[in-house]
Amino acid sequence: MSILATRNLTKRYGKSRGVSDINLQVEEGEIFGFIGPNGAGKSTTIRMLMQLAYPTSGEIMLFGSKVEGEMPELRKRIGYLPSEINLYKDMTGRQLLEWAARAHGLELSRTDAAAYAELLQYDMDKTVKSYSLGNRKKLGIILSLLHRPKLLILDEPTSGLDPLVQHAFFDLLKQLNAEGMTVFFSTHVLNEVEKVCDRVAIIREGSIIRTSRIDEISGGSKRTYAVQFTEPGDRTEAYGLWELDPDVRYEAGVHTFTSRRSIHDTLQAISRYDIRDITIQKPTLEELFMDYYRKDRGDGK
Ligand SMILES: Nc1ncnc2c1ncn2[C@@H]1O[C@H](COP(=O)(O)OP(=O)(O)OP(=O)(O)O)[C@@H](O)[C@H]1O
Repeated sequence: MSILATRNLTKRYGKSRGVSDINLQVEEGEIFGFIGPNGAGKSTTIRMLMQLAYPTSGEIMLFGSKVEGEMPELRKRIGYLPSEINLYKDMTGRQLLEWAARAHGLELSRTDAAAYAELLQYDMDKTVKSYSLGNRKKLGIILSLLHRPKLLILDEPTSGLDPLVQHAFFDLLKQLNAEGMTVFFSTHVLNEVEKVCDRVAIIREGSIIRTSRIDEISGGSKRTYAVQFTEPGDRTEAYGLWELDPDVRYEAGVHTFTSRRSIHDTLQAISRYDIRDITIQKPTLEELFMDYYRKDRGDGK
């Protein structure tokens, strides 16, 4: 069953864009990444999912029910981290967590808050006004998890977190997911998405340009070759390497180029010349996403 789905979800802000015809389908048990550059429309979409903004048109389904008007009983089953969190500045994190736990009918000491705080290296006894962005994020993450929601919706959860904490956070997401939580999160940081997401939707300028399983996003035969020829010096011209890649570079004895031909054909083209050393690299997920953005603008390679 789709735990979260949208049909042609559209939001216009006066004459400006917002988002258009967003179609999402997140299945129960998935970790789903919502990826796009600044201003692409991630927060707008998420705010509509959370009933914090009204769609101009289109539909939202949560837990199989169509969202119409205020539906607090649906929201209770969701954990939500907004992209910007405003918290009472004179309270400590613990006081806020106690208050939020009570709102869910829980005792803070009976939740996993302390374990989450330890994992995220978060000191809940400091007052909120002393917090860095990272600490606000950590508190926001723990607040979103207190009631063990079935569905977790996180808007840019990793901004402000240092790499070690990001790592711990993604481990926590994987653990919660293994225990049955479905996770939908937005980001413009791509490297961790590869490790944690089952599927991603890529949004750009208000529209989804691709939805795909992570392992199906591949550059086909695109590879980057770093070749050291036995003959010294820049051999770009002599060996006609620009035929493989007009942007071929020569630096410190190494020719670097990207070819979309098959590995066999590429090697055949250069193996006429004596090769001292070669490395062949698959494109990173980040490079592939950059390709998608460029392709959409019509200047993809
Ligand atoms: N309240 C608003 N009034 C007018 N335009 C808005 C409003 N909120 C967002 N927009 C516009 O809608 C578009 C999508 O913005 P949104 O904040 O959803 O993007 P985002 O993908 O979350 O970006 P970021 O990564 O920077 O947070 C942008 O063009 C933005 O300027």
